[in-house]
Amino acid sequence: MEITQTPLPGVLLLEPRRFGDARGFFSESWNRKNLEGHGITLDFVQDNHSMSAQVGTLRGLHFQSPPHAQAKLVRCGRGRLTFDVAVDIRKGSPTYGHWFGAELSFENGLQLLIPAGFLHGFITREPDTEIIYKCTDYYAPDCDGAVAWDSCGIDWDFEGPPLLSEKDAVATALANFDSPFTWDGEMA
Ligand SMILES: Cc1cn([C@H]2C[C@H](O)[C@@H](COP(=O)(O)OP(=O)(O)O[C@H]3O[C@H](C)C(=O)[C@H](O)[C@H]3O)O2)c(=O)[nH]c1=O
Repeated sequence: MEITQTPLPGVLLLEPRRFGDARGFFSESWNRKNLEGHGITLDFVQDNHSMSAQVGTLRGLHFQSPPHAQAKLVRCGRGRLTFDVAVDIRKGSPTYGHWFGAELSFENGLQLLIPAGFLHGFITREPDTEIIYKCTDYYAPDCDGAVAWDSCGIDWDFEGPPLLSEKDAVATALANFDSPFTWDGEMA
């Protein structure tokens, strides 16, 4: 497992090893020991899987507020996400409002680790793109929140309007958003 730091402390890019042979490949998509060796312990309790049929489907920018904040480990099962994006929304964080995006695809097998206190969103670049991600807390609709996809200065590099859910089309702009997260002075 290759682990790469990103400009956002706590947001990591992971590359599990793929064992290729004449049949295809095998890969351990998650092994708790890989991150524990780096001092990171994550107790995932829920796996999510979504499929977006249309190119340019944009889901985000979402979070769950405390006490049900979620860290997420995101990968692309089929197709291509560019980008999968994390935005720091921890009040007092030196990187508050900063974003990082990575291309996640079936081809590259990359995974993005997004700590609690960050927004998550993505846009798809191929039809029928599937995203699979692990979460450290259960779905809590009352804690579900969204920030407008076009209010964080993210360069989505996409021509034309994305396909949005009704919820995402009316989400609050970051400038008007009162984050429920506070930076604790530590790495995420
Ligand atoms: C997130 C979630 C949703 N649902 C139900 C609620 C709705 O009836 C339906 C679709 O939910 P939503 O439109 O919020 O799905 P997405 O727009 O893909 O939202 C997700 O996309 C972004 C990128 C995320 O990181 C979050 O996990 C999540 O917010 O699934 C559940 O039953 N359990 C869940 O954990």
